[in-house]
Amino acid sequence: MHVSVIGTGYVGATTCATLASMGHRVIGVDVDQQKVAMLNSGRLPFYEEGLEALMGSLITQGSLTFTTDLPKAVTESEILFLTVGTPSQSDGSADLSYIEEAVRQIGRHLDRYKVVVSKSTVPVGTGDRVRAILEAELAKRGVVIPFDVVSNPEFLREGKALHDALHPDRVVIGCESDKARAMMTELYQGVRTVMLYTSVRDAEMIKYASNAFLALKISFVNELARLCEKTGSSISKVARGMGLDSRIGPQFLRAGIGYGGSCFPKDVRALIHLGKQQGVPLQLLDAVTSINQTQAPWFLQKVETAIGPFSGKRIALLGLTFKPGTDDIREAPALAMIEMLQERGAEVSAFDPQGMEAVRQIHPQVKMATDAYGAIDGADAVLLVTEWPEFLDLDWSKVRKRMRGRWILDGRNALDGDKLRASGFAYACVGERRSE
Ligand SMILES: NC(=O)C1=CN([C@@H]2O[C@H](COP(=O)(O)OP(=O)(O)OC[C@H]3O[C@@H](n4cnc5c(N)ncnc54)[C@H](O)[C@@H]3O)[C@@H](O)[C@H]2O)C=CC1
Ligand SMILES: O=C(O)[C@H]1O[C@H](OP(=O)(O)OP(=O)(O)OC[C@H]2O[C@@H](n3ccc(=O)[nH]c3=O)[C@H](O)[C@@H]2O)[C@H](O)[C@@H](O)[C@@H]1O
Repeated sequence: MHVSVIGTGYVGATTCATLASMGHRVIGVDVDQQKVAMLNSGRLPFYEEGLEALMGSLITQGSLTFTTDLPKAVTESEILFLTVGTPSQSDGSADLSYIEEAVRQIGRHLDRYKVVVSKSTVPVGTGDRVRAILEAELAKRGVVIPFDVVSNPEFLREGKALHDALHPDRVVIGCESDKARAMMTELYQGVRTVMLYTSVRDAEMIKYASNAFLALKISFVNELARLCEKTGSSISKVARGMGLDSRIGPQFLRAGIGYGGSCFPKDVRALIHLGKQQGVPLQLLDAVTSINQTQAPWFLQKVETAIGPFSGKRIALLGLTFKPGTDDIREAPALAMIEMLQERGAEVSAFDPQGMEAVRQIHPQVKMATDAYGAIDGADAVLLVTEWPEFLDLDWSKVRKRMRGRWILDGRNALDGDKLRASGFAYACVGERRSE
């Protein structure tokens, strides 16, 4: 089938590559000329394992191209995906201006029946708004052209984008016309998974509900971790015991310094805003947010209790991105931690395999090292902020020699505490009373 994907960020670029690899002819459209030039030369503007190689081969085969020419892309496609950003506004609501602008553009150039699909995460009711904008644009042109609006939310995780897009747990298609349903079914026929057909409003809500529930699981274990430290229990063992119950499941129960990224924080805020708008306050999600916002400060308090006042201390951060496998630092807990450490007089050094360039723009005072050992040099304490695999396997005797102090504080419960203690370190993680 002939498909255009409007917006070539994380989701758009991944959607382009996965649809083209299923045999469709795909045009990726973006307003950013530099991004389009880069993509056309086979290079990704962000880091995502495996994606650049796949994209390169699809471009060479001719099944994938990128352009800024939206009118041409509209004319040449049967299905138009919207994958533009929907960032938070100051009141927490989703900013739909990128969606609206892209839809207006589509309306100006629609020439025959097409399906307009939102893959961006958008509040319930946006499908109706998309329909209204298209109708208004067609009315301005004085033409009647049929179209359908579909909601097909994306559930991929950064760092595992390609795998998740090629092997999704489910494909949700919110649509209210047989023709659009048949086209979406044909589009996804290469994917072996559950196809869930719903109304547009159900699909829009499924996306927010899924992200909010995952965020809730994380805040639940993080709050419980704080209690475990008082009761002498270990949150990792408690989470393991809980997760063995198939009704609970083991995933997203890893305690740490809180969730970050471009989606959980913003989507929870947008759902809370929608609740307020509808007169249904979502109290549970208010608590999820407040636990998350206080988790990194709570962890730093623990660090200060261990090593004494931060003033004049050298703190090394291992990891800056909101999770391993990505260069994305949007709402990464590291950013708030750097701010708090610097405010309290600490000198911060850091190393991250992918995130240093972006953090340097925001926090130029952080001393960025060329490797983990460089960041650790002379440190009073080392904080594991992002559990990149290379940090789990450091030469700890080398680390011990290069540090000034002996504290390792594991913000991701990812290191082997017993091994570190045996190597002469003082070690503390999240949700365990025992330290040193
Ligand atoms: N990043 C992720 O892991 C996931 C994101 N989502 C959702 O997908 C949507 C997109 O997210 P990202 O890919 O992270 O965003 P992004 O910010 O990485 O990319 C958005 C792209 O859209 C382009 N754009 C903006 N207006 C445009 C227009 N009128 N025409 C053409 N291009 C335009 C921008 O230049 C940018 O390249 C959001 O709603 C997000 O919540 C959903 C699942 C996963
Ligand atoms: O809508 C989105 O954008 C995406 O948001 C998340 O994906 P992502 O943000 O890429 O990453 P996750 O792996 O979900 O991690 C999010 C944050 O939660 C944290 N986390 C995750 C799991 C856990 O047990 N504990 C925990 O603290 C991670 O460190 C990270 O900061 C969802 O997992 C995807 O399904 C969804 O499509």
